[in-house]
Amino acid sequence: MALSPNTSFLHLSSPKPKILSFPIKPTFRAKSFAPMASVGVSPALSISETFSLLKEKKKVAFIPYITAGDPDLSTTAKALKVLDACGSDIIELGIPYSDPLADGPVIQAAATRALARGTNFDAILAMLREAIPEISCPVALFTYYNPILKRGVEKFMSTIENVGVHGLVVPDVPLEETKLLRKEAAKHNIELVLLTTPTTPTERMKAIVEASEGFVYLVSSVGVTGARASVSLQVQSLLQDIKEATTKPVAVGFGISKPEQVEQVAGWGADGVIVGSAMVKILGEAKSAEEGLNELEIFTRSLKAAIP
Ligand SMILES: O=P(O)(O)OC[C@@H](O)[C@@H](O)c1c[nH]c2ccccc12
Repeated sequence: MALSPNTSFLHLSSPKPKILSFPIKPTFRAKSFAPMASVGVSPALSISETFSLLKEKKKVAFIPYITAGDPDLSTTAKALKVLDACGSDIIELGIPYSDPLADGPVIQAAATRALARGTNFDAILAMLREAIPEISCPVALFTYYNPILKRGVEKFMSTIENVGVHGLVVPDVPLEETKLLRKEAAKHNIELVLLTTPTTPTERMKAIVEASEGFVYLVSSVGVTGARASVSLQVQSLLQDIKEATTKPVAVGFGISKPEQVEQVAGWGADGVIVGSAMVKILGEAKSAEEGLNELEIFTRSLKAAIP
C-alpha cells in the first residue's frame, strides 16, 4: 500500500571508530566481542540530546534501520554493534510484523523471514536487554500500531524503557490517536517520532512537527520503503517548509541507498539521513551471517563517510 495522508498512514506524517572485522573464515567467534562486552559503554544519550550534540558539531546524523530477527536475533545483536561501531548516531530497529503496509518488498521479505524463524517481541526485548548496554548510540524501535495496542500502550512503553530503548516510530498511527501514545511515551522517557510526507497538507504537517519528539521523520517520496535510483528533488523544498515550521531536527528517509544520495540529502539541510532497505537487503540476502555482517560494516562505513 502506498504511503499517503489519506490512508491509515495519517500523521505522516562517540568513541565511534572501533574497528570490527568479521573474518568469513570459520574462525569467526562471538568471543570477538568479549573485549567490548567486558567494557560496555556509557548509557546512550536520548535522541534529542544526540541531535543537539551533532548540531553543536555541525554534523548530520546517520540513522540506519534493520529488521530484528533477520536473519536471526543473534546476528541482529551483532549488527547493532557493527552499526554503532561504524558511527551510526541513532539506530532504528524494526519489529517484524505480518502486515507491514508501508514497507516495500525488501523489508516485507525480512519481516516474513524473521517471523518464520519465530521472532517475537519478548525475544527481541531479551536481545535488546543484552545488546543496548554495549552500544553507545540510542535505539529507536520501529513498530506498527497494532502490536502496541495488543500489549497495551502503558505496558508497551514501560517495557521498552526498561530495556533501554530511547525512541519509537509508529508509521501507521493516525495523528488524532497519538495523544495517548505521546502521554505514555513521555512518562517512560521514550521520544515518539512522527512522520510527514510530500503529500501531507501544510497545516497537518505543522501539527505533526509540533507533536513529534526526538526528530521529525520526513518521508522523501510517496509509496513504500525501498531503494530508489534517485532521491526526489522535492525533498529540498520540503525540508525548507518544515524548518520554517519548527526548530526540531528533521531526518529524511525512503529510497536512500548510496553515498552520493546520503551526501545530497545532507547537503539539502537534513539533520539526519535514514537508510533501511539497503541495510536490510545486505543482512537478509547474504550467504551467511558473518558475510552479512562484514558487508554491512563495509556498506555502513561507505555511507557514513559521505556524511559531512
Ligand atoms: O527502506 P528505505 O527506503 O531506506 O526507508 C527507510 C525505512 O526503511 C525505515 O525508516 C522504515 C522501515 N519501515 C518503515 C515504514 C514506514 C516508514 C519508514 C520505515
